[in-house]
Amino acid sequence: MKIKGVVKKLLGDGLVVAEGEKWSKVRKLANHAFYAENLKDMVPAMIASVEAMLEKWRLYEGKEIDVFQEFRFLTSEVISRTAFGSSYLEGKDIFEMLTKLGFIVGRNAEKIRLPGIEKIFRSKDDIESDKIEQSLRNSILAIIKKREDKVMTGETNNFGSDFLGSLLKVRHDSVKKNRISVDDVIDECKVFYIAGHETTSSLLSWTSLLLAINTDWQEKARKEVLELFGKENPTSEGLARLKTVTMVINEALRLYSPVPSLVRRAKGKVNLGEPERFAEGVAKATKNNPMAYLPFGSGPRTCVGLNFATNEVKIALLMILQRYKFTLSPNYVHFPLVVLTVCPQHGVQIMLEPVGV
Ligand code: HEM
Repeated sequence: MKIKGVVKKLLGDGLVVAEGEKWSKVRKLANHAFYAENLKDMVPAMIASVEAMLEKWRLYEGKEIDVFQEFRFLTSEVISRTAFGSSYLEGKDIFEMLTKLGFIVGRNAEKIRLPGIEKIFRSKDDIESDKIEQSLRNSILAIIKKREDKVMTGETNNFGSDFLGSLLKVRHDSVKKNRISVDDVIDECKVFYIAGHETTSSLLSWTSLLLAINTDWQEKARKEVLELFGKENPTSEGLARLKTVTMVINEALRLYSPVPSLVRRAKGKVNLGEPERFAEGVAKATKNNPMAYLPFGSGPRTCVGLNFATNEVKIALLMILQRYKFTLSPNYVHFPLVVLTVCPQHGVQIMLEPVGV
């Protein structure tokens, strides 16, 4: 896929846009890093990140909290820990720069420019995005170098089993033709930092909004969570048994799909807000038409983070439901806005009430 301008500065030639052999090489690495056993090993890090978030929520009991900001922070922490072996704080500059680039992409999306005009006339956004791209590159290089240094100095004998580790293993492959360049590694880091948190925080925010409005579904979901886990933390196996929570997530994905660019138009009457449609799974709900419901896309380029994101969303939701009842704050202003994903422009303010009080 050919991309230009600020979008190119944001995504480079990373997995989302790569094609042919390059796509296939990185896709295999990503498939491996975000599936099966590796995914199972990420569950404790996800739980620890949600626990840290909920510890902070204690200060907001009986008060209003903007969960959109909370989930942005949470999902940044989760992708940093699981894919890059670091923390939100270490990647803070990277997230801030990616967010700024995302805004520049958003405000230039509808503008039509003459081809090559940016070589003659540099707009304020061209200049700013160049600067951000350079600083972004330096910050990601620092994270890469830190990991490489550990191997070079003998502190460890491999690059690690997370996504960054797999990229660096290929970067330093003993067979030269198998290697990828440092620019390739940087582009993939950008893609996974963005894709790993923008989408998931959007889904968590919209799901919370829907549950705050539909408190009957919130109760059903809480009942299921308490029956399965009580007040205990979830297990990887237990996540697969969440039926109601999965229905709610599927319905939130249908109503507020974080990735809005796969455009679909309803042909007939559509009933809003009915998680029951997913009671017997997605296949039944779509009458076995796999193209009728595409929140994660379809085919060989389907979202590589599907299971990762679903696990993260389930863990966060169930741990919130175990502890809190919540309703929408009167200060909430409904304004879904497409920046990179569909986000609530003015946040999602909910009122928190501890369960059992
Ligand atoms: C609720 C969360 C998410 C949603 C709704 C979502 C949605 C999507 C969609 C619609 C696509 C395009 C698929 C197609 O063209 O058929 C996609 C691709 C992709 N997603 Fe996600 N995504 C989510 C989370 C994630 C996460 C957490 C990661 C990384 C850990 C991720 C990484 C990617 C990548 C790398 C691609 C490009 C795959 C390729 O072209 O081979 N996504 N995603």
